[in-house]
Amino acid sequence: MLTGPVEIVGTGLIGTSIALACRRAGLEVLLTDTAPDHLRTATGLGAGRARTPADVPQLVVVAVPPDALGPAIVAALDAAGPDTVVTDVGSVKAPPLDAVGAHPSRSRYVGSHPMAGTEYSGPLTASASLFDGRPWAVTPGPDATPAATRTVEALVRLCGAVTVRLSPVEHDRAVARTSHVPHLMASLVAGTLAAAPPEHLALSGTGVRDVTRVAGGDPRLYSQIIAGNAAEVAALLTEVRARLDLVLEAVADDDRVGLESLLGYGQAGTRAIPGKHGTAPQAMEAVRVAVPDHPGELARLFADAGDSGVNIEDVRIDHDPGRPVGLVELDVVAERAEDLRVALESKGWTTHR
Ligand SMILES: NC(=O)c1ccc[n+]([C@@H]2O[C@H](COP(=O)([O-])OP(=O)(O)OC[C@H]3O[C@@H](n4cnc5c(N)ncnc54)[C@H](O)[C@@H]3O)[C@@H](O)[C@H]2O)c1
Ligand SMILES: O=C(O)C(=O)C[C@]1(C(=O)O)C=C[C@@H](O)C=C1
Repeated sequence: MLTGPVEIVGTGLIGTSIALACRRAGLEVLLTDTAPDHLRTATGLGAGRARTPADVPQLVVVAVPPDALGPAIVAALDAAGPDTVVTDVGSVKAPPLDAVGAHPSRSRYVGSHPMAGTEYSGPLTASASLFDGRPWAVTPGPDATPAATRTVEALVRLCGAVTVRLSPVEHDRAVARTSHVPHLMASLVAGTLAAAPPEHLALSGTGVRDVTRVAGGDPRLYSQIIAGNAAEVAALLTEVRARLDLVLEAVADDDRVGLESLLGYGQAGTRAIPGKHGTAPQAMEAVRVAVPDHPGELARLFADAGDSGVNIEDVRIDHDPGRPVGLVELDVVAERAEDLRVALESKGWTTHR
């Protein structure tokens, strides 16, 4: 059971979000950061108070950049009380376990990794609800005690996330596929836009935004993440390169059958991604609604959508160039999309079919 205090080392996006989720649950939170302005900001947001040497946390969560994780975890194990559990939230799990090595308190260290984040950094972008319904890997090493693992899993539940238990090695193989290579692909595509003529960029719709969003993340952070998982990332990139060569050949040869097969393989990949809360994948459909650019209109749309009883899984907002309206896309389970359209139209909204 998690009763606190919980110490957060690194009050950036992830650390402060965990701190806010712990405060929301009424736990005492102690904060540490090498950047005094981050510590001040996190404290000001109500994420907790600065740790003092007399404090003895029940759980320490290390949320510093990947290259700083090893020493910070070891320092937390050295400084903690005899029963304090230490976890970290780093995006790669084998290197921090290696850093703990043969530490005499290694049985109290259990690595973890929330599969939630944004392309922003720092405490000001934190949110207590960042982890709601998201997977959170828990990766005990061979010497971790079951009690330490249970404490970390209690943190995952408290943050509203869903535990996925994996070995550190299997985790790193998995995130090369679900996070690191997708990030690199997004960066390559986004890079073609960096020096593009403005008249090309004027044609940016939701498609290019969907494909490139994560590339907005801090290059210093992602270069550390990718370097920490180099072997797994390189193996998958080699597969992708082989497919890219096939795409080039199919395009050059006007090979429609080959192209269709490559695109179909990609479509199958999108369908393999599980739904929220780790449920089986469900076909989604976007309901497109024109929303006047006036204050209060979005709130009215969400209220009307709520009255329809159809659950909204995701939302995107785009602007209709040259018109004072926004285009809002509400992602819902495909079989309920028509119900939502009819309900919204009955309240005077214009939907795009
Ligand atoms: N950004 C994401 O989407 C995401 C998601 C899941 C996990 N992670 C992992 O979480 C960790 C933190 O990422 P973030 O996005 O919150 O970064 P961030 O830059 O927002 O925050 C990192 C914080 O750590 C502090 N810090 C740096 N070195 C420190 C040290 N030695 N001791 C104490 N504080 C120190 C920094 O001042 C900063 O406040 C990383 O290891 C990252 O791989 C990130
Ligand atoms: O949604 C985002 O913006 C993220 O970048 C989140 C994301 C991911 O790839 O899913 C990024 C890196 C982290 O290690 C975990 C989560």
